[in-house]
Amino acid sequence: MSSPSPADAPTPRGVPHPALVVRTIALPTARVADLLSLLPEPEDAGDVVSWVRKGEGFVGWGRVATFTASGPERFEQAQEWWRQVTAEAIVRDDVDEPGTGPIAFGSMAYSRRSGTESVLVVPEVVVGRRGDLAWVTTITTDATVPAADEPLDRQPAPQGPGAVEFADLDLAADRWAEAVDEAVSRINAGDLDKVVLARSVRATATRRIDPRWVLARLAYDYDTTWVFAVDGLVGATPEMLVRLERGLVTSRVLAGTIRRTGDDSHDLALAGSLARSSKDLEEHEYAVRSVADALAAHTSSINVPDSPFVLHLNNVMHLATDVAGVVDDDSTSLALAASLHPSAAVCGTPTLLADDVIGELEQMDRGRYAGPVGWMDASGDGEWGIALRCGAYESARSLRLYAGCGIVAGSVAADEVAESVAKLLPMRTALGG
Ligand SMILES: C=C(O[C@@H]1C=C(C(=O)O)C=C[C@H]1O)C(=O)O
Repeated sequence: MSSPSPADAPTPRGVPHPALVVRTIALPTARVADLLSLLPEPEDAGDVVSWVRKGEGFVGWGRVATFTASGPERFEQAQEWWRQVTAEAIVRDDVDEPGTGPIAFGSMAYSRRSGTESVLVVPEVVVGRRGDLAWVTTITTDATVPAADEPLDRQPAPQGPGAVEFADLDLAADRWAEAVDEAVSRINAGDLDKVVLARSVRATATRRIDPRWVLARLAYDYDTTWVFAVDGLVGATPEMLVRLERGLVTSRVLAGTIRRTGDDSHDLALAGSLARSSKDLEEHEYAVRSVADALAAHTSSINVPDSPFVLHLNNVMHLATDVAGVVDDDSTSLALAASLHPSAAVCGTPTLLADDVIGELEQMDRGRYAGPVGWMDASGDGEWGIALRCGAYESARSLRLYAGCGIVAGSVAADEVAESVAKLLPMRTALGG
């Protein structure tokens, strides 16, 4: 997708006037030893931003600009807004690395039909860390504000949410199992090859749910995931839809799952059986194909490994494939995310048919679950994960959690219910005790 020329592009609403004033200064890495601990207590959970993995990435707070859109054009509109915001911004960037200078964090609705808006947020303060570099970016609309000198102190530990209750939403587990059976019959009848069905659960706490509490626990328990928060969507995704950095594009595709037992030697044997399971390999192959085909249109060379590896998380293990390529057009990371979404990891094969079956059988609006979530800088470089293992704030004390499973010809409903329970575990544990 190339951006429309400025002459014919409509002005997207919400371009800030006066223009953004952006300053990035380097910091000693010792000052950002633990990114998440720097987040101040938010008045509104939606004002916390996080994209953190293994101590690197970003945290942000405050809001200097927000863009929202819905419908089939949401990606293009978000991209055009960001193009205009960054074109007008006044920038001083002493670090000049991917993610420094102007940066937006985004969370896109899964469906063009969703009633939930897709969002791009530009925080007032972003602290970043990458290897032995650390920095702070401050963003204002007032050129007279002095250069970044935000206090970057470790904040007092967040309070827990108290007792938390969980309740099925939309389809209860037994009705969802019937939907899985129905999907398997349609696959066996030859209507489609794969469809990903999701369900949702509401978590209600006795006290307000501080997103920093959830993020810290997710980061501790799931250190190979990207721990994210954007506009009230909070989670820990193991799946990187697309990363674009200086022309190199990479994607981590996951599909094919087995639950962990907690017994290491048994789990190792399970990992071996996952790697040989024809049902899971088939499910995985559909997802890899959908990503590789979509990336092929934007790349001059693309590397797709012949067989997947097994990614170990605390709750589950997944078949995983890392795809890489060299981009040969001017696509931004968000444009690439748009062309990859929805991959067969969260939708199915063939895409349009699977999407219709999802609409019919799931009986819910996925909102921003299973949509791209991540960040983009002024050059278009960025990272967009798939919003999995997450919850969306419904109020200060309640979150709607989601989990989905890929259904193929060999799927068994009871196993899929158990898999969905395992996929809900990261958020349930992060909220609990
Ligand atoms: C849809 C989810 O996960 C996706 C489905 C998977 C599967 O069915 O094996 C594995 C990883 C993800 O691509 C989810 O976690 O909600």
